[in-house]
Amino acid sequence: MTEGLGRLSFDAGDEAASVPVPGLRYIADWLAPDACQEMLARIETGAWSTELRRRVQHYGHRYDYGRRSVPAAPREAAAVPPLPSWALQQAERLAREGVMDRRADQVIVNEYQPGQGISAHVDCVPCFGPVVAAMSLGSGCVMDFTRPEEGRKISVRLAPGSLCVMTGPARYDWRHGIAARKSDPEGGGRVPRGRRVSVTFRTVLGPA
Ligand SMILES: O=C(O)CCC(=O)C(=O)O
Ligand SMILES: [Fe+2]
Repeated sequence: MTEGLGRLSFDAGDEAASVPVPGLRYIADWLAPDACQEMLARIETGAWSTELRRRVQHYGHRYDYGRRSVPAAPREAAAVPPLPSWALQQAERLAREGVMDRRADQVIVNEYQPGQGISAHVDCVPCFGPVVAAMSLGSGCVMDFTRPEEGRKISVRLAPGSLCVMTGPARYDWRHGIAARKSDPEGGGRVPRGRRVSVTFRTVLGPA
């Protein structure tokens, strides 16, 4: 398994390629290409929500983007399907291989068409546990880790089939986001983006 701490692409002003984001773990070949294809096919059979500009699927618990919370109300909880078998298998593997501290019980699938992104954020601290793991399917992209208070930015290329694990400072102190653009800088040139689907695994904290 190939691991690195963030192989990086840069704009002017970004940090050197060898600078890792503390607490970030990158596993390049978590999923083989055929496993990516199979997971994408299974995701296609799920119901997409269009509440955001990008399409999403929520499993296990709904995350309320407006309130930044995981609603505990049983009626709202019931509106969210449980983890499908493909997600449960991955949640089990993540725990078994020691990537996550326990089996994830909340999964969000995000779809990004070229030009779509996600603004810089820290995943809800009171809602979710200490490890957030994200698989990339379809196209790759560049994720930016930023610490605006220190003027720092580290850009990490996420390849299809890879797993990006945020713990410690990468989870709590750095923001992560994906610029809304149609191509990413790479080695002096640009790499066009295709449709990317990410699957993020979390553990829900508290009474939810
Ligand atoms: O698309 C990704 O890899 C990350 C998505 C994300 O940051 C989130 O859902 O909180
Ligand atoms: Fe996030």
